[in-house]
Amino acid sequence: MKKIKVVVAGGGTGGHYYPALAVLKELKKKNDLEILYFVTDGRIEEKKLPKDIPDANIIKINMKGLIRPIYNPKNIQRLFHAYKKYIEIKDEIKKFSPDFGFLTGGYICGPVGYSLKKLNIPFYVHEQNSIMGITNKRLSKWAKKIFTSFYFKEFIQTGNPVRISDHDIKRENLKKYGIENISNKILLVFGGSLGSNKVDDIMYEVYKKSSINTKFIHITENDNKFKNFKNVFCFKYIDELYEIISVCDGIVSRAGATSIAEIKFYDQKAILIPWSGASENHQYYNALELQKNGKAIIIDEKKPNIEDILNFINKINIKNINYTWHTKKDVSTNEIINNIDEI
Ligand SMILES: CC(=O)N[C@H]1[C@@H](OP(=O)(O)OP(=O)(O)OC[C@H]2O[C@@H](n3ccc(=O)[nH]c3=O)[C@H](O)[C@@H]2O)O[C@H](CO)[C@@H](O)[C@@H]1O
Repeated sequence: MKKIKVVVAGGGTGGHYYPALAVLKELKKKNDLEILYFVTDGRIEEKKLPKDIPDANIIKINMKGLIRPIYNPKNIQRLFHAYKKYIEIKDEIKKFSPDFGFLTGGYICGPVGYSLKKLNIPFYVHEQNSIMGITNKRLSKWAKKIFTSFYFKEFIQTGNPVRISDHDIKRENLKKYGIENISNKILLVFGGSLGSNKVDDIMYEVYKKSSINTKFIHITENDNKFKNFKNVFCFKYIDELYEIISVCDGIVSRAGATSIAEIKFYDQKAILIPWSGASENHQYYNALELQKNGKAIIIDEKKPNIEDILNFINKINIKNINYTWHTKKDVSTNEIINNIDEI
């Protein structure tokens, strides 16, 4: 096995962290991989990485992103702090001496990417969204290659890496989440990796009118709100969400790029509720392609049409109780790996 040393950053939210995880897990299969991962203190990658890749070297960085709009005076302090972190990060990377860097977005990638550039270490960036984020825009000037999920004229469109199960998944698996009758229609509802009060509010109205025979697995911190609905099964967070995405009948979600990639990969139908606060409205543009293919409808979170949601749910077909998702390789993950020159 080839010895490879990689510096990684990507996180703050699941949408940035999970693509990095998918690539690292695949890389580990065929290489003797040594990882140095810079995680943001208190964010998803700090919590999940020790379990997801127990032998990764982890360095916790305490920093915050810039406040939007960008001209907020507090940002001067934040930039100064980011500069101090950059010095610390650069020292650590120099000691580690990696072959390359792999960055998947989130503000922590700023100082990590800048350090890699200063040390003349090649690095690669993956952009998940249809509109490039501010940190990645900056890094794109220095990166060896930029990989994207959506089409950009100047970059390599690899698609968005998704986490896959190493085994087939049976619909029966849904019983694990409290659903006894898997011949019912079963939908998964979630609001990205951070949850969404707005999605919760909209779905509350849907649940009031939906059939008791339609079951919902709903990821939320507001589980109390739904306690009177016997057909709604609440969970705070489910690590292996793809175990549900792959075998349920449909999805209701925000339009984060990684969620959309999973919806596509697992060939699902979806009701997408883009977060209107996303920079340059990127969630709406992420959602457009799926809508064009007839696989999704887009719901405006500011004027949600509950009837449209109910109609879409009504039209969704129920999978056979013996349905099995046959696991397959993720093309996007492999495209990225094939495009990294140092491997
Ligand atoms: C608020 C915010 O900053 N949103 C951004 C963030 O979203 P966010 O982190 O919500 O990202 P996505 O919707 O793209 O992905 C969510 C990920 O979390 C996973 N998941 C979710 C819930 C759960 O219980 N278990 C679980 O594993 C999903 O399977 C998916 O892999 O990154 C995305 C990708 O750059 C962007 O498009 C979003 O605009």
